[in-house]
Amino acid sequence: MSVNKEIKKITTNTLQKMKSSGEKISMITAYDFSFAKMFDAAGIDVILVGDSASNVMAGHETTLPITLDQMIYHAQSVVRGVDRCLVVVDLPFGSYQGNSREALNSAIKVMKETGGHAIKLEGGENEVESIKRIVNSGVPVMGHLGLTPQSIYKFGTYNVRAKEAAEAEQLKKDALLLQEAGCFALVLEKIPAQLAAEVTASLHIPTIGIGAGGACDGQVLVMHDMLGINASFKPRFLRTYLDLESQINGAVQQYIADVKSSDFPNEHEQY
Ligand SMILES: Nc1nc(=O)c2c([nH]1)NC[C@@H]1CN(c3ccc(C(=O)N[C@@H](CCC(=O)O)C(=O)O)cc3)CN21
Ligand SMILES: CC(C)C(=O)C(=O)O
Ligand SMILES: [Mg+2]
Repeated sequence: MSVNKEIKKITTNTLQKMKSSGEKISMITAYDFSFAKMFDAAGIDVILVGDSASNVMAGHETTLPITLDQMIYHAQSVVRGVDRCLVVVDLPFGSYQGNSREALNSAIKVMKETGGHAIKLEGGENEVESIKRIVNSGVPVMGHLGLTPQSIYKFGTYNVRAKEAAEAEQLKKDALLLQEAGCFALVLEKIPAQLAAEVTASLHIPTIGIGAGGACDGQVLVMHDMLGINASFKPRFLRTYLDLESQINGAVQQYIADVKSSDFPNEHEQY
């Protein structure tokens, strides 16, 4: 934690003001102290401790296996690296869908044990009661509509969502319900840009898109994807800003060669 009182911390109110003034919101995932510290220093607005940790940290096929305690471990590490960003923590599969009491307990556990600033959960209409209860307890909630990876086995694919009119209408309704329930922002994942634009215009809370086009009030990407650590993941919505996988491969190959050839360590690198 910083003792520098000059640092302007990002709050849910800041995000609301950014929507009003038209300043786009930048969000990225992080799962550990070191990366969170770099993203905070670079000026990112929001860090999401995503349940994508299940994929990129633990190597699972889906987000379903990660537990609440594992999410809490990642979130604790991220919060230690942050001075200024808003930290949002995903509630994992199975920690909130049972009933609103379970959802509230999970949200409170995250807030008590991590020092994070908000939670995110997936779903529309079905989650309204839980969201109201969590918001009423004083915990800010971010919603998540469209491609909701915790429901992958219900849908069977990671294809674009809400392409059909009926599904699009339901998503628009869900977005309004989540806003009414008290969400401070919504993630819109992998839906047509036109639909995301309509939803964004219909809400007074900000939308954060991933594969949802440029009209959203902000954008989010998984850190490994945008840094090029995850070269086999190439959905159309992804822009990569580094080719870290090949750079790390080169660095580690050079290290191996230096060890094998006894080039490392040299006389300046010993005592
Ligand atoms: N590394 C990573 N990045 C993510 O964006 C991410 C995760 N993990 N884990 C949780 C969810 C899952 N997400 C996903 C998963 C797949 C696609 C996707 O577009 N997949 C295919 C196309 C669809 C298909 O053919 O099934 C692709 O083109 O890669 C998008 C978002 C988003 N989240
Ligand atoms: C892709 C983002 C929105 C997410 O929920 C995650 O990383 O878990
Ligand atoms: Mg997630």
